[in-house]
Amino acid sequence: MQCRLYLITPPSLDLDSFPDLLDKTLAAGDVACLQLRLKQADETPVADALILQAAETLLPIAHKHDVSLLLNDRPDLALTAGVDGVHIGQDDTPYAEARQILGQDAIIGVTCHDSRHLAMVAGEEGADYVAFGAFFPTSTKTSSTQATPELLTWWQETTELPCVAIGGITTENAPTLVKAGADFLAVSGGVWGYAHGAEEAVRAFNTLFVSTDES
Ligand SMILES: Cc1ncc(COP(=O)(O)OP(=O)(O)O)c(N)n1
Ligand SMILES: Cc1ncsc1CCOP(=O)(O)O
Ligand SMILES: [Mg+2]
Repeated sequence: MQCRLYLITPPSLDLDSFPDLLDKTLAAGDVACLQLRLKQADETPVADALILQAAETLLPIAHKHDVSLLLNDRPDLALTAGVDGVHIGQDDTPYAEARQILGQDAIIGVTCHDSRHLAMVAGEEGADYVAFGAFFPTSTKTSSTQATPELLTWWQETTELPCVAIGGITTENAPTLVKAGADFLAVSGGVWGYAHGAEEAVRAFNTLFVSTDES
């Protein structure tokens, strides 16, 4: 399976201008899913009402481009907003509770840091994907773990369950993770902060997915 782009929103966004930017960005190339991840500067969550307003605004844009919309952290709000699923970390709602809230059809992904054990547990519980990271330095999130590409290769040799790589991923360092076996690359700053704009970033990631797959 060719690696695909998993887009994460900027931690804060302007709902006047961001919808148009998102529409153009998703139109620029293949994006598997979008995660709505709103955080205060200190990484604490923002108010529920703001999350729901953002989800309501972004959902039709994501679906216009056949992109699944996942909500970060909150399966309860994901249910209310009617999005396609949730991403939960080790300090968020436990997987079993998230699945009970959202049902079997929802997409539920789990943060596994650099841990084979956490990934095996999440897979056995029924997660739809596991996420490893951070792979590279990032200013988007204070990450206490450092994952290595060998973890992706091990996962590919171990199971069919998809794995997502995250953390400081750019078009420059992405090929290493693609070659190692990442099914998805989760990217925030590498797209929204790309020097030539977010649309060009989506094009550049998709070009490298094809070229790396053929190499
Ligand atoms: C795809 C993906 N992987 C990991 C994370 C990090 O989740 P978490 O550890 O819960 O940290 P916060 O994102 O909540 O700060 C993620 N959001 N998405
Ligand atoms: C949410 C998260 N979890 C581990 S690193 C990270 C930040 C991803 O953002 P960026 O792609 O800008 O490093
Ligand atoms: Mg979280």
